[in-house]
Amino acid sequence: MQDGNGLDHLAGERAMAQFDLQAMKVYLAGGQREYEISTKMAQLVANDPVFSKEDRVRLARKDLYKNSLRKAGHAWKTILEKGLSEVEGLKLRHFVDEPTYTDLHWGMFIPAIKGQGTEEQQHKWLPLAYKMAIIGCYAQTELGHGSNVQGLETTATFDPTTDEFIMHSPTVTSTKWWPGGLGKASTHALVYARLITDKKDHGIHAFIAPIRSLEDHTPLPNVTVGDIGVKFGNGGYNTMDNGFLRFDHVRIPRENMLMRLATVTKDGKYVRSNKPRQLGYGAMVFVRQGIVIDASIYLSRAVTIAVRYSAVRRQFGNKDEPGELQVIQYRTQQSRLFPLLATAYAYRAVGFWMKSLYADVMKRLNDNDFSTLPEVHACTAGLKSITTSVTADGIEECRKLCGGHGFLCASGLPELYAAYVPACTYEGDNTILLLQVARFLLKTLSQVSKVRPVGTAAYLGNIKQLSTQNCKVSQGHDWLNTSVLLEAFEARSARQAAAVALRLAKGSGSEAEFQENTPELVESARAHCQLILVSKFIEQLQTGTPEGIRKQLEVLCYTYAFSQLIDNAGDFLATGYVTGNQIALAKEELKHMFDKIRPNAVALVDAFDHTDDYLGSALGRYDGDVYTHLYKGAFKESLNDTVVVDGYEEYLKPVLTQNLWAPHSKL
Ligand SMILES: CCCCCCCC/C=C\CCCCCCCCCCCCC/C=C/C(=O)SCCNC(=O)CCNC(=O)[C@H](O)C(C)(C)COP(=O)(O)OP(=O)(O)OC[C@H]1O[C@@H](n2cnc3c(N)ncnc32)[C@H](O)[C@@H]1OP(=O)(O)O
Ligand SMILES: Cc1cc2nc3c(=O)[nH]c(=O)nc-3n(C[C@H](O)[C@H](O)[C@H](O)COP(=O)(O)OP(=O)(O)OC[C@H]3O[C@@H](n4cnc5c(N)ncnc54)[C@H](O)[C@@H]3O)c2cc1C
Repeated sequence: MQDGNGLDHLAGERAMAQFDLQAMKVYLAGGQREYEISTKMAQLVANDPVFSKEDRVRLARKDLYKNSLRKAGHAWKTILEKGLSEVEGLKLRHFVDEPTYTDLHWGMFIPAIKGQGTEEQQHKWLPLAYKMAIIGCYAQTELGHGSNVQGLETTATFDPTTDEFIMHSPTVTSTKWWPGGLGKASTHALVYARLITDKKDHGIHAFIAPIRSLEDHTPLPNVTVGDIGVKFGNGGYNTMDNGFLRFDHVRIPRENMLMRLATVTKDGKYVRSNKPRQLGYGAMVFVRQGIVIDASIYLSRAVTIAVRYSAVRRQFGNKDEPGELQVIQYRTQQSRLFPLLATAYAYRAVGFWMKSLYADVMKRLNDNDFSTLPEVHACTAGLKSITTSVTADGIEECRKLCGGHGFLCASGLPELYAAYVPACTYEGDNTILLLQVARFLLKTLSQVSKVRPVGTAAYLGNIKQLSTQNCKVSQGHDWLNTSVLLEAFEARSARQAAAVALRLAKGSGSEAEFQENTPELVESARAHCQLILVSKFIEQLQTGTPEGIRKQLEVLCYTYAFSQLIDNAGDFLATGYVTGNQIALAKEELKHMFDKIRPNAVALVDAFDHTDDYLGSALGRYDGDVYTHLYKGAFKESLNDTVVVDGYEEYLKPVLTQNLWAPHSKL
């Protein structure tokens, strides 16, 4: 079958690129070694039929889940047989590309034991977990409480007569609800419960509770456990067994309480360590930092599909050019698509920085230096919130950018969205997390005269200057200066934070007043996070990006910053730092950036190096042969298994032949 569009268009697109594609691929992978591992693992997964993603959206839940178990088991076997390193294993998981119980085992159960277990406890549990002789999940959220961790109701009551904790779910709302891997796969749960000794409630602590037999996988006595049900979308997050769990006075040994932060002695004495209790939230900080780079990956997948398709798709034309125009030529398409492309690059840069931030705080914590913990918490919480919200919306925007075909599962976009959108809720609801950032900003501002803010909050030390000086841009190209841009984001954020802080300071300090101001607090937290994103993208650019890609990265960086400035023009204007005319000048500069991106757009998404197997999209294929594959794909639809549809005899034929409604019809 002939395809009149695809192949030629993408070849022509690629020929226009003005940068070193290979260098960009290596940059985006995080280095040469990472690039090589990534390429090797992508091929390994694509060439192994067990990992096929074909038909995922058509499978019934039971089959989907069983297939996911098969893939996870096969992945683990492959890792062991090939002796893959941890980095290779992680990449393999990445390309298998479906949420499954191993994510929670490796991503939360193990990190929580590392962070909260004593050395002795780590020696006991980690070897079992590393060889997957036990499978663990992270059972924090309950039916009644998720965000409010202090409100959890599950109890762990110490019984000194037997040296055990009695795990109990006293109410319906205390049922553990949501933990991934809990529903069907886990043998153990890391349970967050209220510790009670001698009738005294010491608040939330972590316990390792065996929940299924290691012999036959049946639930242990007095444990009720299962899957919570089908979730949003076909495929998507339904490969995961999010579960429920109830305990009816289940006894576990005293040693199963993770005791690095607090201890219960044999005689029932509760002893707190001098470490901050927030270390109990460490597993969440770990996952939140990783979510930023994941956001870049998910967004880059959607953008790859939308950019390639926009270069293939033609609609209308104009009298100046022969034939129809590629839809990527339309300014409106560019103004919706290119900022998302730039955002995917921005999140990659910031994700790299987050890794180093996390490594730094872990080193400090090991040396009992807790000084940067509040800032790291604010960064991870805030950036998790912003990047997941923007990415989820961005995937949906890319679907719309692909017109009608974007709505087909064959585009890969509906499933991508369904798999991604819960990221706005898990690991902390995005609004709750922004409120955490706002509290951090308020605290920083309240101490600014005594304690000089550091790290991402350092600019608040210049609050006086940022509150009084206004933007000096008078011509479009004045904006092409990273210091000018940075100052604009700093001034806007500082002014928004100061305004709400001042309003609160003038009040009585009541919780009601705080609540009244939460919309402004959330806006100021968002402004602070947008500043971090812009500043870290700029910082990455300035620290040794290879010559062959620097110019393109600069263009993407300006595109990102200008689009943020324009999307939030209301806030910038309201602070009084910029004028309407300055915003208009930035708009013009943004259009110039679009012109610079346009010839490079396809190569810029090629640089993400997503294989066709990983993208799983007829629209985003590397060869651009969209229409042939959409057409061929229709023949895989189960409704087309027979030429005459099942149900014809019972339901269609009577309608067609008996003329059931005719006697009553007035037509
Ligand atoms: C395919 C097969 C492959 C097989 C291959 C196998 C091998 C391969 C190898 C590996 C593969 C796997 C790799 C894994 C990848 C990893 C991916 C992981 C996937 C994740 C999937 C996600 C699943 C989802 C999980 C969850 O959702 S878990 C539950 C999350 N819950 C929340 O986030 C709850 C949100 N609520 C809170 O965080 C808190 O309750 C609160 C809102 C912060 C309020 O807490 P509270 O105690 O009431 O505090 P406050 O009084 O407000 O604040 C006190 C104080 O503490 C500070 N604070 C708060 N939080 C923190 C923190 N986290 N850190 C530090 N500090 C914190 C806060 O600022 C206050 O400070 P001040 O007192 O100074 O003001
Ligand atoms: C796919 C998925 C996987 C998950 N995996 C796990 C897991 O493995 N382990 C685990 O323990 N949990 C898991 N969770 C649970 C998840 O962490 C919680 O759902 C999340 O923390 C949000 O809590 P919530 O459901 O209680 O939302 P709620 O807090 O009830 O939020 C409902 C609404 O109320 C608003 N709201 C709540 N409190 C406030 C406030 N103080 N101020 C302003 N607005 C407020 C929120 O912004 C939101 O709009 C998972 C959830 C999902 C969807």
